[in-house]
Amino acid sequence: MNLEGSRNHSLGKSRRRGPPSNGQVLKCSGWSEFAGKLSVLVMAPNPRVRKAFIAMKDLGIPEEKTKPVLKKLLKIYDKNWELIEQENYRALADAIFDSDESEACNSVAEQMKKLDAAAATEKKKAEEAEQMKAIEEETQVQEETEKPLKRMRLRNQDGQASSSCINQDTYSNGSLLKVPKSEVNKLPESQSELQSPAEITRTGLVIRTDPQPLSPLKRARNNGKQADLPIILIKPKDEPLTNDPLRVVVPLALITSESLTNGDTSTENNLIKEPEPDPTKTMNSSDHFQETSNDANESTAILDIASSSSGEIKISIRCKSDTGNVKLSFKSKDSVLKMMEDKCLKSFKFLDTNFSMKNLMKDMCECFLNLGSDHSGEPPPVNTDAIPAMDLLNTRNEFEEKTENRFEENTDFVFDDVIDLAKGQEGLVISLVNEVNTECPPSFHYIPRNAVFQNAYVNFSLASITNENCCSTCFGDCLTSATPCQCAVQTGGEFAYTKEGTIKEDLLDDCIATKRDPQKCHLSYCKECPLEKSKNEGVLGTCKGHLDRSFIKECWLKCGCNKNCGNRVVQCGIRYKLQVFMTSSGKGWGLRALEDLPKGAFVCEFVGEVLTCNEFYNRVSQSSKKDEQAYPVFLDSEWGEESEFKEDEALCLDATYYGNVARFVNHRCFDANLVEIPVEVENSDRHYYHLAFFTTRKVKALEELTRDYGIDFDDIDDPVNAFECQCGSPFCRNIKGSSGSGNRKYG
Ligand SMILES: C[S@@+](CC[C@H](N)C(=O)[O-])C[C@H]1O[C@@H](n2cnc3c(N)ncnc32)[C@H](O)[C@@H]1O
Repeated sequence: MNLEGSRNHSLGKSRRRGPPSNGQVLKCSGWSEFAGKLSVLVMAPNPRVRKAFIAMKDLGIPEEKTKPVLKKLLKIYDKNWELIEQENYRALADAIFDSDESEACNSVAEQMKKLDAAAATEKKKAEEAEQMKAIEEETQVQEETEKPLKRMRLRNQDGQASSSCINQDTYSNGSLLKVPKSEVNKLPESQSELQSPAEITRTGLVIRTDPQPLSPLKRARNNGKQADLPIILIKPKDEPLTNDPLRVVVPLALITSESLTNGDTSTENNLIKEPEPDPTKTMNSSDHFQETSNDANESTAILDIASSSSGEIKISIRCKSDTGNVKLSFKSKDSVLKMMEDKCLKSFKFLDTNFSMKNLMKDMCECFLNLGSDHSGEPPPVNTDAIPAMDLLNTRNEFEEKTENRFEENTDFVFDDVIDLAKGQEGLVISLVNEVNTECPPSFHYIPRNAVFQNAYVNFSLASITNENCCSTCFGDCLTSATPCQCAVQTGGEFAYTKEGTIKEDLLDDCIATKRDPQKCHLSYCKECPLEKSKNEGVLGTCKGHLDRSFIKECWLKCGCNKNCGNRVVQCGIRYKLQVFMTSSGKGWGLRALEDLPKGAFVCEFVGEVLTCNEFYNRVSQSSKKDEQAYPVFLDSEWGEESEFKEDEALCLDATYYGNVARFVNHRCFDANLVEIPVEVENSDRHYYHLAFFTTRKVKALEELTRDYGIDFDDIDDPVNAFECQCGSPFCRNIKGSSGSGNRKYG
C-alpha cells in the first residue's frame, strides 16, 4: 500500500468529511474464516454490500479497499448490517481509514525502532510515568462517557495502555509511550487483554495484532452483540495528552511573524502557541518551523521571533530539546522579551525606557532587508560581529531626536557605523558614528585597563599597601560611615566623592585651578628630569617643573568595605553612555556623552600602555609615521619630589596602539569641560597611578568632551609634533605670537 497516499487520504478529504475519528484498527486475525464469504461477496454481491461500496466510493474509497475491511466488520458485528449502515456507513469508513493508518504506522514503527536504539534515560522514564498518569486520568473519564458508536474506539483504557506498534520493551527512549508493567498490573480487568504484544504508533494509534477475548465488562457495554469483538484501543489524535512524549518532535512553540508585525498588541499574549501535534510534521523534515534530526535523542524546533513587515527576513530561534538536561517549555513571548528588555536596560543602560526588544528585532530584519535588497553589485557590508544590535536602535532613536533626524536620511550609514568600540569590554556599549565624512575609525586595540608594555616597573603587590593607606577594618559603604575612613586621609580626611558618585566641589575646583593656572600652583623640579632626558636622547635638559596635584585615594582589595562602596568610582569603570564621533571642526574623531552629565562626574580613565619615558620616545623616533597622533600622558606627579629616578619608574601612558575611549578626547585650551585627576587605587608609591577625567561643569548630551593637553605650542624641540589647534576656545594658546600660559607639553 502506498503509505503516503493513504496518509494523505486519511488526513485530507475523507477525514474532514467523516466524523472526528479517534482512529480505530480492526482485528487482523481470523481472516481465513471469511474466505468462503468473500467469494460470496464477489460472486453475488448483495444489495447491502453494493450499497456499502457505493457509499465508500462517494468518499473516494475504492472497492478493493472497502472489501476486506467490510468483510472483517461483518465478522466483528456478527453480520449486523444496521451497525455498519448507520450514520451513512460511518463505522465502515472509520475502519477503512484506521486500517490505512495502521499500515502507515507499521512503517513508522520500523523507523522508530531504529531511533530507539539510541537509548533510555532516567529523564525519559520520568516522562513516561507522567504519561501513564495522564492516561489513567483519561481512562476514568472515558469509561463514563462511552457511547455505542464509540464501541470501536474504546480508548487506551482498561489496562490497554501498553499496546504499541513497537514492542514496549524495545521502545524505551521515551519518544513513544511506554507503559511500565507495574502500572498495567494495577488494572486487573485488563490483564487478560495484555497477553500479547500490542502496539502504540507514533501517531497515537493503538493496534492489537492478535485476537483477545473481550472482558466481561466490555461485553456488557456492547450489549452482548460483540461477543468476540477485539479490544481496539485508540489514543485519540484530536485530544493529545498534555505530557505526550510525542510532543518532543513537534514544534515546541510557534510565534508567527504576522502576529509580531501586525502591531495588534491585544493578541500578543497569545503569540506563543502550542500547535496541535500533527503527525505529518514529525516526519517531514523539510517543514519550515520544525525539523527532526537524525540523532535519536535530538529534536529541533524553530521559533520565528520577528520578521520584516512583509516577512522576507525573519529572526528565528532554533530550539533543541533532548540534548541536555534542560527541558524547554516556553511560557509566553512577552515574558521572554520582557526579561531581555530588563536585562538590556540594566546591562547596557539604555536611556530610553521605552526600549523594546520586539522593535529592535523587527528593525534589525528591516535593516537586513534594506541591505539585502541593495543590488548595486557590491555585497552589502553587513558586519554582524561588529554591530551591537542591542545598542543600534537606542542610539538611533537618540539621534533622531537630538540631531534633527539627520540619520533618517542615511540609515545605511547608521547601520554600518554604529559599533561597539569597546568590543564588550566596558559595562556598556561605546558607539561610534561619523556624520561628517567617510573616514574610518582608527585602528587600535581597545583595552579597558592599563597594560604594561615592556620595561615599565609597576608594583601592584598587596604588600605595598600598608594599613596606613587602606581601610581594612571598614565594612559596607565607607561613604555612609560617620567618620571618613583611612583612605580619605589622602584627601584631607574627607572623601573625594559625594554619595551620588560625583567628585566633591572643593576638590574639583582645586584640581581645575591647578590645571588652568599652573604658574600659581606648586611645581616640583627634578634634578635630572626623566622627561627631558628621554626627549633629548639621554642629554640632560632643564626640568620645566611638574605639578603638585591633589590625588584621590580609592578603597581597594585590601580595604574591608564592599565593591559598591562609594569610595570606589574610577575602578568601577565608565558609567555614562559615551560615543566617539567625527568632529566637524577638523579635529578628527572626538568623544561626547549621549546623556547630560553633572558637574564632577567621572567620565573615563585615560587608559593605554604603561611605558617608560625612554620606551615612549624610542617608539616615537622609530615610528615611520611621523605624523602619528601620539599623545601620551606622563605620570609625573611625584617626579620633582624624588632626588633620583630609576629609568623604568618614570612612566607614561600611551594610547596610540592600545587604549580606551579617552584616546579620542580632543584638546581645548584652558576652558575644557574635563579635567584629569590622579587616582591611587592599587599601589601607593605614585610612580604609577590612574588618570581619571571628571567634568569641570555640567555638560549637555552631545556636547564634545575636551581636556587641556597642556601643550606648549611654541616648543619646537619636542619630537611629537603639535597640531594646529582648532579648539575654538577664546583662550586658545595656539595663536601666533602667543607664548602660552604653561610650559609643559603634556598632561
Ligand atoms: C589624542 S588624539 C585625539 C583624537 C583624534 N582627534 C583622533 O581622531 O583620533 C590627538 C589628536 O587629535 C587632534 N586634535 C586634538 N585636539 C585638537 C585641536 N584642538 N585642534 C586640532 N586637532 C586636535 C590632533 O590631530 C591630535 O594629534
